[in-house]
Amino acid sequence: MTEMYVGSEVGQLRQVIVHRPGTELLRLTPETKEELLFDDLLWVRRAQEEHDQFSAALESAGAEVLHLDALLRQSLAVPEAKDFVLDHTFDERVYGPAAAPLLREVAAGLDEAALAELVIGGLTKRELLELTDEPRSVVLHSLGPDDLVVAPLPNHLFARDASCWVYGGVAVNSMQKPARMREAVTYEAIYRWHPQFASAKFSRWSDGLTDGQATVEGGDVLVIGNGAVLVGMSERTTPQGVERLAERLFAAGAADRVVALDLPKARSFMHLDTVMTMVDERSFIEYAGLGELASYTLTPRSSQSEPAEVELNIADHPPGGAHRAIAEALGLHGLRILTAEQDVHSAAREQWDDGCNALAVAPGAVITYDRTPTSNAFLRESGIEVIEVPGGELGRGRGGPRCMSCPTVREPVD
Ligand SMILES: NC(=O)NCCC[C@H](N)C(=O)O
Repeated sequence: MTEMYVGSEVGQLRQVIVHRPGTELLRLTPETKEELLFDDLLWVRRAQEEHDQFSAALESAGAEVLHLDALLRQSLAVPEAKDFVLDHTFDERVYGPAAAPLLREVAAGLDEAALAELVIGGLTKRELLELTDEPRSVVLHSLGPDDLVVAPLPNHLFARDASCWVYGGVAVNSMQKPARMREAVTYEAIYRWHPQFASAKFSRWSDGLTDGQATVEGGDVLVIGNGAVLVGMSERTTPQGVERLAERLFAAGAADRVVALDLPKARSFMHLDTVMTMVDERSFIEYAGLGELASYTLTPRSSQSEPAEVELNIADHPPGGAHRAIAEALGLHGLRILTAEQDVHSAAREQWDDGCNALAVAPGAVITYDRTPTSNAFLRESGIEVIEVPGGELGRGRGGPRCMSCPTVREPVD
């Protein structure tokens, strides 16, 4: 039995969840792409080929690659998991009281593969009518024949965000954008009922499903090691979410320091890992336009009234103090910050194309997209091994190799 444990951001990667793009990406149209958080439509076949190369690079680097759709399919064979997914997919508030139970019944009649495909890929009215007669429902009746009844989940491609493993446990995240909220249902079902996870011992850093309150997304959470976690307070992750995560980690003794960075709230900076990722034990690649950020260090203190509980100690650092706070959390004298020298326009373009979204597979070895040559060359000059994968299509969803991976087993570093 594999023990689920993510001990660092850069230690040898042993096991990782990814999602190869499928039907859900075929649902993107010029009208729906924005709501579904994509900047462009993808040429799906090419995106799949690129993703296959990404998976192959992970395997060559020594990681076992788990595919999210297979995990979901296998989980749905467990009756409780199937009920859970059906209950949380066919919500009366979304489909109305007339259609919700009928849709649930139709979906319940599907086999595991077809149900997993429906949950991730969505369903149009025309596809529904191949499965059943049109139910009497104002909601369904008012849809056009090719309108989507069940929304797809194209951002499962970015496996990093809806759940994240931090030391000996996992958080299934409260997602900020409506288009991504149901992704948490997939992960919850897998972690509770998939045989590989159900038989493993790990802690939970979240309450289960939430509705966009106290949001945290995995792209903002860096397990930097030495019992420390670095979190971005971004467009997606709230200070409330950070405090709740810190409290749980501290209460379990899984971490003893959380450094929170106050990021600009903008799509181009949507998560911390779009502007800053760790590439070896003391080095981070960082976007030149990040600026001087305010930051906080959270540490535990025993509660006066309830000695068994922890309270949060919060120290705030002035803008410019973040690197020192991170170094201190790591027990280092200083960090090596890697920022390629380039004009402001190229720097902004490379950041937009995920040049700072490196995924470490071992200390000093990272996977990046090929579309960010200046950042890649600079990393190499700095002694980092760079494994390039094609990102021409995948990058159109605004996420790079780190965003596309959810490590479940990673070695700690000293
Ligand atoms: N960690 C990440 O930065 N993930 C990228 C998420 C991209 C996705 N289209 C989103 O807007 O949520």
